[in-house]
Amino acid sequence: MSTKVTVELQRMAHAQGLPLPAYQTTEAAGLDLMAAVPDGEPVTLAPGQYALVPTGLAIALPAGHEAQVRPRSGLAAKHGVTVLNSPGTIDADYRGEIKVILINHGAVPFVIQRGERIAQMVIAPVVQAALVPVAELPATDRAAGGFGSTGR
Ligand SMILES: O=c1ccn([C@H]2C[C@H](O)[C@@H](COP(=O)(O)OP(=O)(O)OP(=O)(O)O)O2)c(=O)[nH]1
Repeated sequence: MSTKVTVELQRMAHAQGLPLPAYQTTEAAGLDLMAAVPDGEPVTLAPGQYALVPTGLAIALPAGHEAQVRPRSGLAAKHGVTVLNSPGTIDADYRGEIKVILINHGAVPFVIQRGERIAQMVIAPVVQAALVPVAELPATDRAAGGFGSTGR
């Protein structure tokens, strides 16, 4: 069973009336995020266009956690619509509105209505690094091999 952390959530005025983000199945990893665009004023993404879409939500994550804003595969597979900066990072000390940078890679305009589920948010633990500058790094078999060095 997945572990649960408590996340305080504030719904801004323009999110009133929208359902709370919810896990769609028992073991779903992501909470669906909904577009808090004005009713009757959908946002249209022309092919190749991107926009910052409001969710009307702000959260307080427990220290040591982040929220990742990820695409919904259905929107990607059916419409070519995805999250431009995926995964977007919501820091634990961020108190502003969560926004989703959506891009339309599809061939036709994509219309975002109020309440449309546009992305999903995954809560994850964070490890911060204590950086230690050194003259040389420990040797490995791989060394600097990368970017296809093992073949296709
Ligand atoms: O898809 C995203 C990505 C970020 N944010 C918010 C939460 C995050 O904590 C803050 C800063 O994000 P990030 O660090 O990615 O942006 P930046 O361009 O480095 O801005 P900053 O200088 O404010 O950190 O913006 C979103 O609402 N949606």
